[in-house]
Amino acid sequence: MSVPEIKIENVSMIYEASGENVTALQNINLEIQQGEFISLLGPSGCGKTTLLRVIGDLLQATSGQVSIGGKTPSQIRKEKRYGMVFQNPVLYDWRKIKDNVALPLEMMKVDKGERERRSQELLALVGLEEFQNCYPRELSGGMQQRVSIARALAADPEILLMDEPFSALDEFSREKMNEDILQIWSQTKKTVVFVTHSIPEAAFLSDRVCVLTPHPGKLADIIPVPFPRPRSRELRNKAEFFQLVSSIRNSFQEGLT
Ligand SMILES: Nc1ncnc2c1ncn2[C@@H]1O[C@H](COP(=O)(O)OP(=O)(O)OP(=O)(O)O)[C@@H](O)[C@H]1O
Repeated sequence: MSVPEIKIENVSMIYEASGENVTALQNINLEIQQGEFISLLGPSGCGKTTLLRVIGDLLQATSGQVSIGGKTPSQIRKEKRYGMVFQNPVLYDWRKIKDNVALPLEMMKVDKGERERRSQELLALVGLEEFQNCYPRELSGGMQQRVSIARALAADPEILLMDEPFSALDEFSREKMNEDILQIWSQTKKTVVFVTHSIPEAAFLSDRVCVLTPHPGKLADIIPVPFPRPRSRELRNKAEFFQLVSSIRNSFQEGLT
């Protein structure tokens, strides 16, 4: 059996807001394998972002622990082994696309030639090579999100943490991005933790879907996705896809009762 890359043990997170305690996560246990594509799925407020942030060392859990190949999230972050993509692309308007992508390399003091080479390679990977000299405002929302994916990959991290990266996109762009992210993933072989509240998106992308239910945020179920890879858009029209979507939906209802 392979060794899990990310090990989440008894993680709980309690926020204090206006004098009240909010249990955002309660005793979460989860192991994520190297190279796995895993989704954290659930309705608003079930703790998906909190869990992603705990994994990525942006938040300290109230109790429990996360280890990544035996190291703490803080060590992994210092070693720049996380790439992060958020709901909004957060690009610098005054920097060209290629310079936005190269930013993490600039911070790592990688020399200019190497930065340009890597930035071009990544822009080709996300299908934006010809836009490298454009500014963010000249790109659509979907294209901007591609830039932020390229930037997240710049330092060649092992783990990609994605927080509802496509939820601001229209349905057509979102489906296209779903297909493209699978292709990028198969080429780069990253471990992906992907937050979403879309059941079809989680079913289409993932190896396993982690169903979270709110108040308190609990891991209600972990559902393996049996569809072979590579997956293409035709999968979405298949009876077995509808069946899986419906069984994931039912697991929510069971988790909520
Ligand atoms: N900084 C904070 N202070 C207090 N409570 C918080 C804080 N951040 C999150 N919470 C609460 O913790 C719970 C989980 O929030 P979280 O953002 O992790 O959920 P989510 O599933 O990602 O939601 P969404 O899909 O809306 O982004 C919610 O009840 C939220 O109100």
